[in-house]
Amino acid sequence: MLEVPTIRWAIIATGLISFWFVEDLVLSRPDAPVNHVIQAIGSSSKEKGEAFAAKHCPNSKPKIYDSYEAACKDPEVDVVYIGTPHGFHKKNCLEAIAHGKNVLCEKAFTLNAREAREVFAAAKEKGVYIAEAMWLRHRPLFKQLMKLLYEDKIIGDVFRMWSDFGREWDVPNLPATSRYRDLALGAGTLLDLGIYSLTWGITTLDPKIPKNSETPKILAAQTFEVGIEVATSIILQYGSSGRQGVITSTTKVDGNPDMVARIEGTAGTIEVVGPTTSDPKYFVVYPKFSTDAAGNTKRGEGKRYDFEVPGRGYTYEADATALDILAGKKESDVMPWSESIRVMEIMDEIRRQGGTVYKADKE
Ligand SMILES: NC(=O)C1=CN([C@@H]2O[C@H](COP(=O)(O)OP(=O)(O)OC[C@H]3O[C@@H](n4cnc5c(N)ncnc54)[C@H](OP(=O)(O)O)[C@@H]3O)[C@@H](O)[C@H]2O)C=CC1
Ligand SMILES: O=C1OC[C@@H](O)[C@H](O)[C@H]1O
Repeated sequence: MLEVPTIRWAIIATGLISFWFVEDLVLSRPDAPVNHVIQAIGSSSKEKGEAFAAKHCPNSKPKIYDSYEAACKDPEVDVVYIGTPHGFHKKNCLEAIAHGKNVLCEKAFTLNAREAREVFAAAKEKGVYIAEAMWLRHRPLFKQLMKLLYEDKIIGDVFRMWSDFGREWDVPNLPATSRYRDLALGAGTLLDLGIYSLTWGITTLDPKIPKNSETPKILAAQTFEVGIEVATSIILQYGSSGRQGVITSTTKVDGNPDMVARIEGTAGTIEVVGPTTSDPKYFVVYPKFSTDAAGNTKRGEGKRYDFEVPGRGYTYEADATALDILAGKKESDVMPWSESIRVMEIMDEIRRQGGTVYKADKE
């Protein structure tokens, strides 16, 4: 078997995403380019940390800490993964950076662009790696789609796209402490769900992502219940090409899994399919509609591109992060600092137009 390098992770928080991520890290993969070791777990309580390790990485022997800072201090940790709610990302990132640790932090990277800039400035000063865990951009499906759109021009000139992320959650009846209900934690659909539909928009409409991306004109509206945003609709318009995107997210209804995103071009259409907008499984490239002699519009046969992923699909961002760090890089080419800041700036503008205000916006 080929010798591969090892990277040692500290996992901060023991919620839903931390267990999804860790179960993928410890998957047995004969072709894995890196050996991922769960070195430490930091949680609000030692019992939670122990239960998490026993359930989600039973063959690992992590050190369990009852604080995030203690896990960040562990000298045997190479990289800290942050899986706390959005409202804590800035604080947790700064703490890890202060202890000289590399960081992979969940989306949304922070609550606003100002916080993101502060975190990247600290990482730059300390000379550590940091990246936003926007796993969608690391998926082979996404990379293949971008190649077909802009290298192969498989649907001609892209003109328009649409993407929605809907999950039916009864926000008004959730406990006030839930991250979906508490503004201090970043509640609202935009930072949690809309960030994915927005990602489909600002990538499929822009061939120059991520380094030379164009910031589109934005028109946005948001709807609120119990003071929390439960629906966001956005129109994106690109000045250089006139391309348009319609981006939506909501916690009022579940989205249609057959329609994660639809991208339209002068020579055809691509439809992306998956159980959620964050987790695409395949896409179909359709030729242009045709009209028969009777005047009926018909859709031609599509070509389907399937993508099997190991586990839940988090190995791609995990491997990329590890390889970047082992190569001495400070930023991800897939999700560079400038791109995380740009996404936060776009979401700041959407919230400015829509009316969501976080306390952090006033600091
Ligand atoms: N990439 C992806 O596919 C996904 C990403 N996410 C992102 O991951 C982050 C966390 O989401 P998720 O795992 O669903 O959240 P959960 O509520 O399931 O877990 C969050 C964890 O953070 C810790 N925490 C610390 N303070 C608080 C607090 N005041 N309230 C709640 N939790 C707290 C807790 O861990 P402990 O007690 O151990 O310290 C808790 O278990 C978010 O940024 C979200 O956007 C979420 C789902 C999927
Ligand atoms: O990132 C996410 O994807 C799946 C959703 O259910 C979750 O709320 C969100 O944080």
